[in-house]
Amino acid sequence: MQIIEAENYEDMSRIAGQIIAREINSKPDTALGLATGSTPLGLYTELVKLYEEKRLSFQHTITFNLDEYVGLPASDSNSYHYFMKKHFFQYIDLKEENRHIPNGMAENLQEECKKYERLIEKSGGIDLQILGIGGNGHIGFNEPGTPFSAQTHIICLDQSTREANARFFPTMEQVPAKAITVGIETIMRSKQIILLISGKTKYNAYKRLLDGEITETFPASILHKHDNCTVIVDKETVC
Ligand SMILES: O=P(O)(O)OC[C@H]1O[C@](O)(CO)[C@@H](O)[C@@H]1O
Repeated sequence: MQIIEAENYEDMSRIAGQIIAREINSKPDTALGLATGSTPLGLYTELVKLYEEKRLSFQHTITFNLDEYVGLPASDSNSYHYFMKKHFFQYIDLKEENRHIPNGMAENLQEECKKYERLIEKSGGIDLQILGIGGNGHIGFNEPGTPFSAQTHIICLDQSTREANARFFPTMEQVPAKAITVGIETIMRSKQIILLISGKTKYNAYKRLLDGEITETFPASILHKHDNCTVIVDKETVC
């Protein structure tokens, strides 16, 4: 696991943007794994900037988002479908048919998980996966206790995750209890992984990651076993 200490949030986002641009410029049909949450927002701004400066095109790129809440339609402003369009997709030339996000409204959620997993496989797997980290060590929405062998599945969100994400919802009760998430095994099959860590609230998670113990009670710890994983952490987290 390689660790890059960025000066600040902007620097973290810029470094990640450069790695992604390099990857897409050398392999235009890159399968990119995308994350939501506050952490990657700066990265999306950076990628849009590179696109507008004509230094990057997503014309042949295919994307797979990590997760989506169960029960929220794409039109809901708290869905990850809505998030991706608002913060990234509307500004770039990524074809609509190449954008993939699990459907949290699917009638048969188990079938939706299998279908999503098959889609990733059919594309040849994720080339470059972007990850954020939850305060409890979750990656995607793989909460502590999720088997490392899990593929795309339905997860009951931890109370701490629901509380952390409550800032986006009018009331705590409206924070969904379940989500579809790409599994840890699927994430680990990605050829390259970039984990972004930003802010004081992630200090404990970062410290535990550095401890190095690999345990299902701290999902991000599995990343120590990946042979091409870069952690980009900002100074605010470290200090
Ligand atoms: O970046 P945030 O908002 O702290 O969220 C942490 C993680 O939790 C999630 O929102 C759950 O998927 C991730 O997208 C994110 O990486």
